[in-house]
Amino acid sequence: MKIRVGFGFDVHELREGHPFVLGGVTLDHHSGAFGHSDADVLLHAICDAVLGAANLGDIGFHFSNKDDRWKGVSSLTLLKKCMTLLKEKGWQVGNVDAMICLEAPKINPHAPQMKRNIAEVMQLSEEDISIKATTNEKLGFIGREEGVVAYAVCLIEKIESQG
Ligand SMILES: Nc1ccn([C@@H]2O[C@H](COP(=O)(O)O)[C@@H](O)[C@H]2O)c(=O)n1
Ligand SMILES: C[C@@]1(CO)OP(=O)(O)OP(=O)(O)OC[C@H]1O
Repeated sequence: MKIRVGFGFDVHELREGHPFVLGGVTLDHHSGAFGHSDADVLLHAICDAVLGAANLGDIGFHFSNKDDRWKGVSSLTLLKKCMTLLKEKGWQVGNVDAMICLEAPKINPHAPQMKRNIAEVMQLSEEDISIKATTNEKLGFIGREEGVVAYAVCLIEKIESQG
């Protein structure tokens, strides 16, 4: 079976009093990620990993931050569209592994719901979605809680044609 890998990265600014959407979960926190969409940094990294694996460009190429259609959009919708593009090119996802770099709040209690959200949109088993987190040991812009970063890798498999 033909396989490929893709890599994604994203960063968003954290603003006081702003909603914080991560992995399709709204976190109860004093600050949140700011962007043109819902600024879900985890889903953006996964979108770029999916697109990159199939050499389909990047998230900004498909969903420009100058386009009002994507203003405030749920990134679950963007991920679903990335999955459609992937399938149209004859690929399916094997698994996703992601890392969130964030000083606070703790991600681990929310990881199961994030996995459920992502698995549903990607039509995968939750077992195929890994979400991990680390602080930045109070160093740099992440350490000062000015921003949040996510990285993701995605393995894709060529869909074998039948008959
Ligand atoms: N926002 C975060 C950051 C970390 N975690 C979990 O805590 C563990 C220890 O983090 P360190 O940065 O101190 O090494 C980490 O391995 C995660 O399990 C978290 O849930 N949310
Ligand atoms: C998602 C898009 C489009 O709404 O905007 P942002 O929410 O600002 O996020 P970014 O990670 O900068 O990716 C670019 C755009 O695709």
